[in-house]
Amino acid sequence: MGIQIAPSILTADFAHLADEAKAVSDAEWLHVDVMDNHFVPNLTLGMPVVEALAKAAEQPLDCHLMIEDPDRWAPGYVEAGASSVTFHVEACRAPIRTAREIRAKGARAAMALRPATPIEPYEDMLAELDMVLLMTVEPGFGGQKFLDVVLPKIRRTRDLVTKHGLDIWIEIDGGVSAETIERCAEAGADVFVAGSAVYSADNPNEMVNHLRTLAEAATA
Ligand SMILES: O=C(CO)[C@H](O)[C@H](O)COP(=O)(O)O
Repeated sequence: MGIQIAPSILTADFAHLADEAKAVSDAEWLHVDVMDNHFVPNLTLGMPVVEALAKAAEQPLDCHLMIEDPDRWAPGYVEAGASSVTFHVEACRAPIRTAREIRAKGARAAMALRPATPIEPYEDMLAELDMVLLMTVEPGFGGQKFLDVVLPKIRRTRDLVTKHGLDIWIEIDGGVSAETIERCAEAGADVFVAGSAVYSADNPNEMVNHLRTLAEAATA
């Protein structure tokens, strides 16, 4: 499936989101962090912004819902134009039903795990998903330090995906940079969300390509 780089607009300029999407035109996906100030202590954006960005951006939108009650809201984000919708398993009452609803509406369904949430209890439902997102910081804010402690879980998730012969992405989110991406790729991740590393670079597109090159070399 190949390495995918997904710049997070969390650290972009919210007053110029269309331009910020263009600034990372070489990226495969655009990562959109939806926060409700309940599941995480931060508030960002919701469906109307996703709908506008889906029209303005060329990249598919990878929507990460850091919200309570994703069961209720996730399908609406597909209707708003998201190509993938990620719900947090810690907040989701019916993850299998929610994943099926996302897929039925035509988007990729993904399940996110906070750093301390184990993957093993969800082994039997991996086949219901297109992607697993493993947080490598506590969700809520950009610019945090990468948590090395999650690396063994990335390896175990890759082992489970291989064991079941599944074709699903493993996405890493939080503290991804030129210093950390190779470790994640070696452990088995193939989708990389990077916010501050990309948007604080002098040339965001160059950083996108640099990150991809590092990840590809680490898995060659
Ligand atoms: O989900 C997130 C925070 O909850 C962000 O996507 C993530 O932290 C990206 O930002 P950075 O690359 O700066 O860590």
